[in-house]
Amino acid sequence: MENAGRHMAEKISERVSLDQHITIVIGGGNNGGDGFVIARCLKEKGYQHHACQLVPDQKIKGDALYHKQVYEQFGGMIERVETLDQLKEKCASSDVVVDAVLGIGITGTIREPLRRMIEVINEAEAVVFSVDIPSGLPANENEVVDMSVNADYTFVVEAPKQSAFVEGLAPYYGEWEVVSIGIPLAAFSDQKQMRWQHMDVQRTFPKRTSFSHKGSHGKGAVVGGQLSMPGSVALTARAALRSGAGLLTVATVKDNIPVVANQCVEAMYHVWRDDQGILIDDSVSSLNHYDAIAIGMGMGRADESQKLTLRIVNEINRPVIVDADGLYHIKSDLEVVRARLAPLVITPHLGEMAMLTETTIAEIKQAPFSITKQFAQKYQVYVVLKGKFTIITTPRGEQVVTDTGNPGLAKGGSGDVLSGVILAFMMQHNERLPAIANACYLHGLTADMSITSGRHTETDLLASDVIDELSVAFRTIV
Ligand SMILES: NC(=O)C1=CN([C@@H]2O[C@H](COP(=O)(O)OP(=O)(O)OC[C@H]3O[C@@H](n4cnc5c(N)ncnc54)[C@H](O)[C@@H]3O)[C@@H](O)[C@H]2O)[C@@H](O)CC1
Ligand SMILES: Nc1ncnc2c1ncn2[C@@H]1O[C@H](COP(=O)(O)OP(=O)(O)O)[C@@H](O)[C@H]1O
Ligand SMILES: [K+]
Repeated sequence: MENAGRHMAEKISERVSLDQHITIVIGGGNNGGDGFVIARCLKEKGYQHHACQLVPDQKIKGDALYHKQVYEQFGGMIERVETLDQLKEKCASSDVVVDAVLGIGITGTIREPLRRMIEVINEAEAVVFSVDIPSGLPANENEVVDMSVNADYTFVVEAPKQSAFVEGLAPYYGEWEVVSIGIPLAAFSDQKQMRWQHMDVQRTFPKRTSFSHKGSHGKGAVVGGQLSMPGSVALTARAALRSGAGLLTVATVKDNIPVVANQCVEAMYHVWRDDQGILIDDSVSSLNHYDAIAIGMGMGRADESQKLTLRIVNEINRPVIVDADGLYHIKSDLEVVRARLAPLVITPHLGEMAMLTETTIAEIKQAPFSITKQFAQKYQVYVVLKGKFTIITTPRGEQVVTDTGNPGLAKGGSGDVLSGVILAFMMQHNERLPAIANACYLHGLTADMSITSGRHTETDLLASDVIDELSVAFRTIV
């Protein structure tokens, strides 16, 4: 508690000047305990502040009571705030409110008077910093917001909670950052999530050796692109090449090859047999010569292509990435997926995940972690649930989140590019989770850097721009 509070006070002092007035609102549990430590540390730094206790004295116990007493011994004055008017007055005279009312220990609906006190905090004009979690917000997915502080900033203790990555709950955090107090992540319950960060990419990204040759970096294949959709395989192939694939073959229908080759001169081509522009079940075993295969992009949903997809999943003992229309095909026989022994990565967006799990998009948005975990474990696949927050789940149920990317990516083609990066990394990394997480992180980072650099806006950024800009993101890690 001392570490948590001290670090948070440090963070607050980086953002608040000494002439600004701070009110710390304190509740009855350990979250309130953090509040007493923060009050003491801010006093030590010379801030004008009020420490307002919103609950009766008998509610303050244990570590929180200890830190209350330390604050008082240090000359701190605690004001007992009982009425809404008292709280309104405090908030109105403050530039900053530090919200240490409720943390992750809440149960049931928020009781009075805290319920209305939270409303008062939300109505205040002061900037609100929440301690660990906005008071009242559930820590976990699959819960609804009863009453919550709407924070401007949140200092999350040690690791983010699931709610920081759930569409309906995340906005309450405002901007957030993790305050480390030196507890290993493993000590936390699964309410907390591992966010894949830049340092994780740097730690796991493979280095090329000077004696490496094209064979060392993987021989990949992209299978897809019916006659009416040549673009998607071109995007996947170009993204894979830009992401370091040693050799890359595009397997698509004959009439698409000049179009794709025009955009992707470094690739090789496999003329896939077609029936009126639709890929049909043929020469599947030739795919066993590749180190990894991506399938489904621009493939269309014809029965013949479905047969082909299921055969690849069934017969090819190399890592396979299934995206886009391929996901519709595997849904027709998920037992083939379950029976497969070699690694399979699926990359659904919310709609595709809803289709695969026979749920709705709304249900997935509410419980993205548990729904993907269930699916990944049941069918023994890697699931990349794409979106603003991308959740990557292994067949064993481990989960990491990447939160790079912006609405500039919310366009057709972005997913094809991501599949290409995943394909290339699967062939170059020794371990699969870092390969996939690095791909998702860098794909999003590329889009972010394209915007922040001013080269593109969220409006004009194209999937092909992301391919061209991958090098900017890669340069930050090599
Ligand atoms: N290892 C950790 O996870 C650490 C946690 N710390 C802090 O401890 C917090 C968790 O502390 P606690 O478990 O004591 O829980 P909280 O401080 O979140 O809440 C417990 C208090 O809230 C009241 N309460 C619960 N449900 C309520 C409801 N529905 N309506 C009104 N009041 C309600 C309880 O009566 C109790 O007084 C974290 O959020 C964090 O701020 C830090 O001190 C550092 C270490
Ligand atoms: N608002 C957003 N913020 C961050 N990333 C986003 C956003 N919208 C889309 N993306 C990313 O863009 C990609 C879109 O994939 P997908 O929906 O499959 O596109 P496509 O239709 O091109 O295949 C995913 O990697 C997703 O995470
Ligand atoms: K709080």
